[in-house]
Amino acid sequence: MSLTNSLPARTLSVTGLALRRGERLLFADVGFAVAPGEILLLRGPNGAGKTSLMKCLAGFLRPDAGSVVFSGQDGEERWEEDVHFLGHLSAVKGRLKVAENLEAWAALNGGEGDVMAALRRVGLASIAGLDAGYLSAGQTRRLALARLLVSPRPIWLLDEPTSALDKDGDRLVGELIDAHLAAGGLAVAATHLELRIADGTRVRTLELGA
Ligand SMILES: Nc1ncnc2c1ncn2[C@@H]1O[C@H](COP(=O)(O)OP(=O)(O)OP(=O)(O)O)[C@@H](O)[C@H]1O
Repeated sequence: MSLTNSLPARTLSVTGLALRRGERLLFADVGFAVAPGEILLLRGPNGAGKTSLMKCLAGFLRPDAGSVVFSGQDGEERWEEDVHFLGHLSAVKGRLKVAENLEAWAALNGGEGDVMAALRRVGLASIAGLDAGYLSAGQTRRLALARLLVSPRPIWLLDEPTSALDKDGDRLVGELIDAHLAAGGLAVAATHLELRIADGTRVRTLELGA
């Protein structure tokens, strides 16, 4: 089941990207393009700069050189409203119930999706009324994934999306990405593991060095 509707077409173009952190030049002259329906897999050893590059794409870090352009918006549309960034930290509010977390997220992000349907999709419906602070690491990750469903956006930036997940969770991430790409979205995923996405998916790979 896909909860996403047809998404507006966006293209991500990155040229000449360079980032220094402290004394170290993490990467330079990074360039790629990702079209609707495509996923870019970002690979590289620990410390290579994958998270830093994802943060540049999300606009949280300013690169030392180069540009990140999301094209395809109409006029006044703000690109931030097109992007979901799923980072290492799941930003779950422990004192809110599981469903309340998602409702709050949807309200903040203009989501029109069905909170309970999203919780069912990620396997958390039976604990919708539990304080989110009691969730396990994998359940917390599933709650973070549910956000992708309650406010559909064409660009997904996923940093280690399968971290802490069990085998079913791995499969879930693959299925969510498949549905997102099939709806015309694009994705960039930093991952050490093979994502369980459908055969025939248009995949690009970028390897960052240590
Ligand atoms: N604010 C900072 N100041 C200095 N160095 C930093 C800063 N933030 C990150 N770094 C360094 O930048 C490098 C790249 O970190 P980053 O988190 O992007 O790597 P990564 O490829 O995502 O690694 P991992 O696979 O372990 O998640 C690391 O060596 C890290 O110590």
